[in-house]
Amino acid sequence: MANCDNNPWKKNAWGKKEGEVEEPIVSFVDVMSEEFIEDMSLQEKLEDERYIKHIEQVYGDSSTSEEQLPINTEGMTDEEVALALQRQFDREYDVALAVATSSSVHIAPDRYHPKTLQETDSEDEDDDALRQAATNMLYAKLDADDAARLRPEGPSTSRTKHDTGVSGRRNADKTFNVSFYTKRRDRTLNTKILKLQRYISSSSFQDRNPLPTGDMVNDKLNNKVYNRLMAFGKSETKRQMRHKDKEEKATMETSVDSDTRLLLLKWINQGVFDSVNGIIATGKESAVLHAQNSVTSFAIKVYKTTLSEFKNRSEYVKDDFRFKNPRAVLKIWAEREHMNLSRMAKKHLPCPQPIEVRKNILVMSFIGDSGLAAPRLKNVDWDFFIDEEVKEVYDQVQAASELIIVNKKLINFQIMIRMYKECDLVHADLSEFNLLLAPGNKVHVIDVSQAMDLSHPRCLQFLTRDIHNILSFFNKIGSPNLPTDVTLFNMITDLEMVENEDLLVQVEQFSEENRSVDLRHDKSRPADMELKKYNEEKKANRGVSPAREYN
Ligand SMILES: Nc1ncnc2c1ncn2[C@@H]1O[C@H](COP(=O)(O)OP(=O)(O)OP(=O)(O)O)[C@@H](O)[C@H]1O
Repeated sequence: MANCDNNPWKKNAWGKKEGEVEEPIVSFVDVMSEEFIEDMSLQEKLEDERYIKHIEQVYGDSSTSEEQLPINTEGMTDEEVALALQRQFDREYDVALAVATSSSVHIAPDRYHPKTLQETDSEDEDDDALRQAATNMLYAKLDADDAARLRPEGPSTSRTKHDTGVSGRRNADKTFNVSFYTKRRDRTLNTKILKLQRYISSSSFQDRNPLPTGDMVNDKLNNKVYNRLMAFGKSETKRQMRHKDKEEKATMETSVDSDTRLLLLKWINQGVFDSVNGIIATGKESAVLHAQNSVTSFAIKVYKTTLSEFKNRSEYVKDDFRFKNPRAVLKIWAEREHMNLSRMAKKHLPCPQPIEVRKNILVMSFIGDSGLAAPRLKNVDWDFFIDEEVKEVYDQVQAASELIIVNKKLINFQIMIRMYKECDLVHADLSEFNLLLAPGNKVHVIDVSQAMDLSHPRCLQFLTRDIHNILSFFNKIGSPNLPTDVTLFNMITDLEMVENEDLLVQVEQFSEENRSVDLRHDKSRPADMELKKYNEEKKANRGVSPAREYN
């Protein structure tokens, strides 16, 4: 320690300054008096000035900056040095306080605050490298070398993956700079995320999503925004896939889906037909294609696989336990039409011959000539027909006008009557749209998918509607001597409805009073019977190409 004999602040072993005179005892009244306080303040001030003078003598001018202050510790105890520094601090604090109170700006001189090593958000040269390294380490499981790159050179700066700056940039990287990210992730990460990235980088996503605007280097995305973006990306991917799936699966107006094409190819390979030539017609529920082999032609009915077209069909199937699941219904319509055609073909009714059915596709014989489909009664130009011809056409639909020989059996072509009496079926959608006029003016009935068994509780109501459709059409085209609806109804059903009374009212009443009456001869459950017949037919045809049977 330096010589400090002249130092007036030197203390003795009892903690008192040498030569210091003990303070006189002061009464409480004196302590509380104003003169005493003023006196004390004066003394403190004098003492301070004395101290400052002493310091200036020993250390020079106190206004010297901290860096330039000659720390001459000679002659001072540690405590004195500390005290000197304390006073220096107090003075500067007073100055700071004076400035702070005179202005609205608060000054916090940073030399009094410990410097933190935490990174601010300011961009520096190392930012890109740091961002890339952080991303690499977090998502590509960096090796030790990469980890070293995480820290820029300089003072020990530590960052974690939770650092907002790092994670923000990482998020932006993942969202915008996909190519880099994908490359890194290829090695390790799960396919789900990869799919998402591929989707994001795909043009389809970019078309719909305003975000992938290129490599937005140095931008940040906070976690909340990033997570929402990713969730959106995922749901968008799913939506896209669903949409694509639907488009792929749905049978469109003018085309067939891939499943149908595959099945058609299979049938060509099996020799059912040689080629599929194109679309004959597109209906509300189906597209009908033309196919042929060297001997004959076929009509291929491809049911649409979208539900919307089938919504109006619920009235036909709501009482049938087989059709509870609407999706299943789509497949069943083709099978149902095949069953009904089988029933009718067995009785030699004039209808397409059923040939093959699979999923939503039905193959049947083609009604027409030289690849030209027979026109629907609706589309025939009846002006070219004389009355007898029109009458003859009508009779085919309803009455016994013509007998022809099929397989050495006498067959008469009364579609409505024989459908009911011999096949136990009511067409339920009979009209000029579902009757084709084949060469030789032979009427054929088509579109029997909704035709119902006589056990259906509302079959008589549907029959009444069919009768009205047919009579009003032939009435319109001038067919002579048409029966009344009641007459035709009684002819078909052998029931005895009263003439000159509303047929539908009578039918409703009859149905109400005879709920338990089964109009069919076979009293077994209709669905069971259909299935039984269908299975018998399949069994009979097993091993034989159905096409051969009908050729
Ligand atoms: N076996 C066939 N031979 C020739 N043409 C046919 C045959 N089957 C159907 N067509 C033609 O295809 C069209 C549509 O057939 P169909 O009526 O069975 O389908 P749909 O979808 O039920 O039509 P819609 O309910 O709109 O009348 C018919 O109007 C007919 O022109």
